[in-house]
Amino acid sequence: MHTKEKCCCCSFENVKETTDWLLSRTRHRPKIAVVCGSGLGILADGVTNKQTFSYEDIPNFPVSTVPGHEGRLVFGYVKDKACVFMQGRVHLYEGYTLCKVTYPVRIFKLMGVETIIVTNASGGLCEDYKVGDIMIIKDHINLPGFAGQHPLCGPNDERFGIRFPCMSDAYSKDLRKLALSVGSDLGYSNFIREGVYCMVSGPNFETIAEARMLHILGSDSVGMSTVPEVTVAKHAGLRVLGISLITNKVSLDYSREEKANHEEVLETGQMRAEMLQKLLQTLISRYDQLDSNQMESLNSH
Ligand SMILES: O=P(O)(O)O[C@@H]1C[C@H](O)[C@@H](CO)O1
Ligand SMILES: Nc1nc2[nH]cnc2c(=O)[nH]1
Repeated sequence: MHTKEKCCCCSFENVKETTDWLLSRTRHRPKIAVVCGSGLGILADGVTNKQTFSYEDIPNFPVSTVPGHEGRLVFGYVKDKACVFMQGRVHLYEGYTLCKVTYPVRIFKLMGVETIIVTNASGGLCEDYKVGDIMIIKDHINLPGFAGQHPLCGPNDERFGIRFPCMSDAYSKDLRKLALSVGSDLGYSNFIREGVYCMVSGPNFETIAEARMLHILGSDSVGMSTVPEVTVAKHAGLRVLGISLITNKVSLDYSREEKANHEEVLETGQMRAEMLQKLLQTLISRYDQLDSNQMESLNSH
């Protein structure tokens, strides 16, 4: 928890230093950033004109310690759109502060990124969700935030954003519509959902009583990331899309035999990665629709 002092290594000056370091080493000027969840690093594989930096080599950058998170920043193009992909993220349960977890988001903001697409692996709490479903996140529950584990606790630096940001529209309605429309055009309608993601700190998977409670609270899926990044992105004025891959079903019933494990999470990621990649690539290539009147025709669908 932060008290008076902001965490030592996430000041505006630190973020600026890291941003300048990157900008002086790459000609890429991305407008879209993508955070790849557990086992979803493949999402960055299709980019052209690629330039890659290992997290270890970037000043102040947090380093991933979890299997399925490669720890590389990949700059490149998806069609004609300049993008940057985080192949792997860091989590609260790895021992990082939430300022550090969200540090890359602020770098993206200072680089000129306007939109962030945050992906994750999560456990399905809804009875009718299946392993392999893709859930477009319409809202979230910040459970660690209720207990004061919040990336915006501490002194507010107005250069990043305002003291009391609104979160009721954290996930862009237009981007959600576009994602659902692209999913439908690709023939994915049977396994695309829209739902509420709940963050817990992890690292353990849920007890049955916890899973029941989260479901009663209105969560459709549960995971250990995304919410801090989305919160800091919204604070910084970025447009946000959240995509969650349902990698396992969460047991809500004492008679069920499912036992959540990270191997299954990574396997489901591998199984669906190509389809998710196609969804992202098509969505990014149709991104210009967001700012043109073509949204009207999506709205009427
Ligand atoms: O980084 P994400 O949220 O995709 O990773 C999820 C949560 C844990 O890190 C891990 C559990 O298998 O997958
Ligand atoms: N907390 C949590 N995180 C996950 N990440 C992937 N699956 C799960 C899950 O079932 N629970």
